Amino acid sequence: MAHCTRPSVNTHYIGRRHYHSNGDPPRILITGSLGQLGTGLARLLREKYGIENVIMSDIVKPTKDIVKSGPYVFGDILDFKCLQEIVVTYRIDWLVHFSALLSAIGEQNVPLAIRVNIEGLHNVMELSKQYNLRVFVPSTIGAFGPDSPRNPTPNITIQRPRTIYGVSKVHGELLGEYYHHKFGLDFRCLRFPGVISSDTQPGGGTTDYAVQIFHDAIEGKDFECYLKPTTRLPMMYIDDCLRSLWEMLVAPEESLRRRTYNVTAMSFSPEEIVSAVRKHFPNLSVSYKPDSRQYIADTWPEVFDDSEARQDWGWRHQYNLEAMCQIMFDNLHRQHQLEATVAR
Ligand SMILES: NC(=O)C1=CN([C@@H]2O[C@H](COP(=O)(O)OP(=O)(O)OC[C@H]3O[C@@H](n4cnc5c(N)ncnc54)[C@H](O)[C@@H]3O)[C@@H](O)[C@H]2O)C=CC1
Ligand SMILES: CC(=O)[C@H](N)C(=O)O
Repeated sequence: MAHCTRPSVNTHYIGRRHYHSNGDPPRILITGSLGQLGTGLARLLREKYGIENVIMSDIVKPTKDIVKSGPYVFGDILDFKCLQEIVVTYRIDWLVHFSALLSAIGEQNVPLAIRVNIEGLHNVMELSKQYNLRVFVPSTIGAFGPDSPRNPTPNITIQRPRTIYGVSKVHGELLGEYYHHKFGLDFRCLRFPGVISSDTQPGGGTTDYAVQIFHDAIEGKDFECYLKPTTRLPMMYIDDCLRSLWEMLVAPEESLRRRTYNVTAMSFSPEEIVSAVRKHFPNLSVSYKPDSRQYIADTWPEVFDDSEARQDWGWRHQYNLEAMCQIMFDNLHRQHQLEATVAR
């Protein structure tokens, strides 16, 4: 695997300070865990803290493999009592709150996005305060808007997003910081760029095209892109995203000058990822048909400035565009071979 920078320095000082004083690891609940980020995070945290200490939850019926992999419970973010019961029954210490409607799908059902992204977050904040949980809530490049500087977009700047997704995420950042200052809640938040992964399909965002291109290339399909060829957005490979999340979760209090940090790995446009993919699949056929997602992308950052995360808690990405293409095709080839073997 090609690395474009040295690995994070953070692991040197993480230690076991975040374990209980009797040596027990933290017990962690993940909401919305059957989406694009949740299964990978559960895998990573279970490797670190043990299978039984990481509880996956969602409102979706799980596959057999998920059930076999460790604890999974029904958890509706809109039902406070249901969440309370999980936290008490499983003696939860940390909560990673993934449940959300993403940018494109949120615009299609604004009332539901308000319920899930805003009311759901209120439940999570109150619950975390009541049970003294450390809580991680992801934000996004979508928390910025057309009035923000787009290249680069610093950690602190104007935030006037034009999607309900972005509005709900700014609300989450501010509410979390308010609970931190007012009640001492251990709130931690990273603003992620578009995340690219091979094991789960993305959930209805503006950056999904950058995942779709890999599937179309490997399946020999034509790739139709809903953004213009030159639309540049910040992006990150999932391993970097999940590692940044874990590093933020365990960062010592004294290293955090802020509760909300930008993190990123690269920025590219559709025409640039097409060139990178064509190094593996030279015959990939591509057409461009911009739709409503173009309006969203036009208001988002082009290049994300994550220098504060790099400075304060040692954030370093490992995957650039080339390294990400390589690992995506390696993973997808492996999955296709496995599926072919099972089908035989
Ligand atoms: N995937 C990405 O590129 C990025 C994701 N993020 C954030 O990371 C988090 C996770 O993202 P993804 O996994 O990509 O999202 P996703 O859309 O793939 O998954 C969201 C999950 O939330 C669940 N959900 C919906 N309504 C629910 C309810 N009432 N109760 C409980 N769960 C419910 C869904 O069933 C789904 O499994 C989100 O908060 C998202 O905003 C931030 C930036 C980039
Ligand atoms: C960048 C995000 O938050 C997400 N992938 C989306 O496009 O909505």
